Amino acid sequence: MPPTDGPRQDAPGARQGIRIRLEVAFADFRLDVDLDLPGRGVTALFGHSGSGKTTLLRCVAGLEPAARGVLTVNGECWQDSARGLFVPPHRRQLGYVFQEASLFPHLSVRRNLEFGLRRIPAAARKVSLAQATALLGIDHLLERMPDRLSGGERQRVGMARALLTSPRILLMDEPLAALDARRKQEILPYLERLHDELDIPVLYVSHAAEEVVRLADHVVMLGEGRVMAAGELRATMARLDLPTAFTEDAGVVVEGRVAEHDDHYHLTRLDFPGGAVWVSRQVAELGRMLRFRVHARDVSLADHQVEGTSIVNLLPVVIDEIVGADTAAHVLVKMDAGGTPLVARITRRSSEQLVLRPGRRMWAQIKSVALLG
Ligand SMILES: Nc1ncnc2c1ncn2[C@@H]1O[C@H](COP(=O)(O)OP(=O)(O)OP(=O)(O)O)[C@@H](O)[C@H]1O
Repeated sequence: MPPTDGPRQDAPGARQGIRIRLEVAFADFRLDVDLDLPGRGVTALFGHSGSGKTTLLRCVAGLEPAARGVLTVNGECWQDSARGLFVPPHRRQLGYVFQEASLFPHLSVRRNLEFGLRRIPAAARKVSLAQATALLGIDHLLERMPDRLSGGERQRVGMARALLTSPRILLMDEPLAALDARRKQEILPYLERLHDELDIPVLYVSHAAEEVVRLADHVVMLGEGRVMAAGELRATMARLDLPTAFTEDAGVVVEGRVAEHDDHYHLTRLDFPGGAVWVSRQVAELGRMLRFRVHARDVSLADHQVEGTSIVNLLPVVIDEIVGADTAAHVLVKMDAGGTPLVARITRRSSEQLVLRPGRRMWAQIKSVALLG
């Protein structure tokens, strides 16, 4: 085969998914990862500052020429050092969204977007200008100049521009980090729409647990350039052997189907494998899936089905595992509620008084759940 700097298509029927087996070394830091990620949905890259999240995205984008290894995105090979293949960044069909969108200041929003679109031959375009602007709610901004946009609007334009390159993968590096809390809340629904309506895999770097649990399907936890854990969001967030379990924010993410509205008491029931919870009335049609978080600090345990309590959500569970928590006074208890993992943070004294041990049947009392989105 003649040498080429273009992507190699793997054989028809080649495995879908994102294979990243890459390493790169700097003077004081080494990234060495071996990941097999799903070829669709949002994968969050999570980890403390300096753990290598941005370096990993840069490797995927081809911006670290010293990186060695293999990178395949849904059947297209962008790097295989053993075969001498390295597709340069401009030939990798990807979108990159940074903390702050760098738009051309002398071009209107429309012209900025058209600039992205022009890079792609018409036949290869998967996302139209109309589709991208509608998805990100920026139709009314098309004739504006960039200096007349708010931070949140600029980010939405930056995301639309990335989509218009019809990327095989979208790389997002803390796209909300430069925005205040209110603007973040404004943008999150658009990110959810991208996730729901486009079939483009996303690698999403974030420090913020709240964003990760709301948007991601899959999580990779990085520590000092290595993969500490990778897996489906709900299972990974419920693991007690990862540092995230030992924060104030410890808890699980559950996906529940809207099963019933009780208009008298203004409540909605969400069913999930192994149980159900009542939450305040949601404006969502029956059957819709809603994601919610149950913080470990909001779960308590009883050895019988308590009556005469104001707590509405009581679930039968089986204890899986008990480990130390963030303080010497507390333990984390992982439970199985008929297929759905739950975690409680209770005092060590309560754990001993209740004689908790793996396999024991208990009742979990959930004080509150936090709907995501
Ligand atoms: N070109 C480079 N040369 C030398 N060291 C580098 C280079 N790029 C990154 N590093 C180092 O690699 C480490 C990982 O950096 P990286 O930006 O990937 O971390 P991060 O997890 O994205 O951090 P943050 O959350 O703070 O953005 C850091 O110690 C950084 O100083």
